[in-house]
Amino acid sequence: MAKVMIVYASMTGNTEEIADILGEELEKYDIEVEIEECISVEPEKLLEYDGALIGGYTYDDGELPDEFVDFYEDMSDVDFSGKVCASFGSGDTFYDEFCLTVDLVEKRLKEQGATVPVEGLKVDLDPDEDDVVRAEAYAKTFADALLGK
Ligand SMILES: Cc1cc2nc3c(=O)[nH]c(=O)nc-3n(C[C@H](O)[C@H](O)[C@H](O)COP(=O)(O)O)c2cc1C
Repeated sequence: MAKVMIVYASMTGNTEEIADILGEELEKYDIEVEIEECISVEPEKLLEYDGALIGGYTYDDGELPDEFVDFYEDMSDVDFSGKVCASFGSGDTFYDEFCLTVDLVEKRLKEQGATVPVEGLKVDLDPDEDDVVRAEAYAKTFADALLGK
């Protein structure tokens, strides 16, 4: 059974909600899912999985969440070659740098050799019905790549 780790940073619960939706979707494809907060896990741990989804909200006009900085920086020490990975997160379209964390994580995953089959999923605040539909499509593309379909 393929195994995926979902790692997230969430202050008010929106990114956590997206993580949970994505986890439930991946389980529909018989993928084993583990969900962890970024403060509880090191990026190197992801090498024990076939793939990973990494998510975070954006703070302070385009900054990474404080609690996510160590995880993000330590990603630079890990070779993600052969791993299928993608990014996701919540932001607020009110800000110029909407969901910048999602872009930064996606860029770093690619720099570290990950296969990134789907563009980062950006959600405005908490996920609404349309976002759930987009999350389902994102999870399907990710699962197809992971399972080699
Ligand atoms: C002080 C502050 C600064 C923020 N800056 C940004 C930003 O630059 N870009 C963005 O997309 N969202 C920004 N946000 C919005 C949050 O990312 C948004 O509320 C998000 O849904 C929080 O996710 P969470 O519930 O997972 O913590 C900011 C929020 C606060 C309170």
